Amino acid sequence: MSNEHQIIEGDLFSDNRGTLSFVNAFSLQPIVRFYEIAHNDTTTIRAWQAHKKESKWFYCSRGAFRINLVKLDTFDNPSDDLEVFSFELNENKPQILYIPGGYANGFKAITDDAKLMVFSNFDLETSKQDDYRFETNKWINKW
Ligand SMILES: Cc1cn([C@H]2C[C@H](O)[C@@H](COP(=O)(O)OP(=O)(O)O[C@H]3O[C@@H](C)C(=O)[C@@H](O)[C@H]3O)O2)c(=O)[nH]c1=O
Repeated sequence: MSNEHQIIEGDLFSDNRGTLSFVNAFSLQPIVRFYEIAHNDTTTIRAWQAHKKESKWFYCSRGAFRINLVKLDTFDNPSDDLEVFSFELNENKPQILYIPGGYANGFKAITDDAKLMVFSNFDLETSKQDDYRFETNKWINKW
């Protein structure tokens, strides 16, 4: 798997029955766990969580989320002036955001009732041993 983040493009198909969202190029082969995150409002910010080894794949199944990524130079006191990569994931534009190990990620809902599906290649226990946190206002002081 690549050590660079990547957007995997999907698409929508609509007809008189309704709409089908898909991301054909997303392989579930490495996935061992998934969970879904919903925020109580559009002000809640989950940031920053980072993993050295664990990869994550984010998919917005309802509404929209703002996702910010930083590729860390080190996990021990990372530099403050690292580049922030920013993405909007939106149910109306199916995409998967691939985040390999070595990145910090943070996000917030930008619509009410938004839902973010998270796929992981680590089980929960292994993930807990690879879980690093940084202050919310590091790298971004206005979300
Ligand atoms: C993520 C997750 C949590 N849980 C449970 C464990 C715990 O009792 C409760 C809250 O989990 P956490 O304390 O890990 O939740 P949280 O502190 O929000 O941490 C999570 O934030 C998201 C953004 C991540 O990226 C995850 O890797 C994890 O760091 O939910 C599961 O059972 N399975 C899961 O896959």
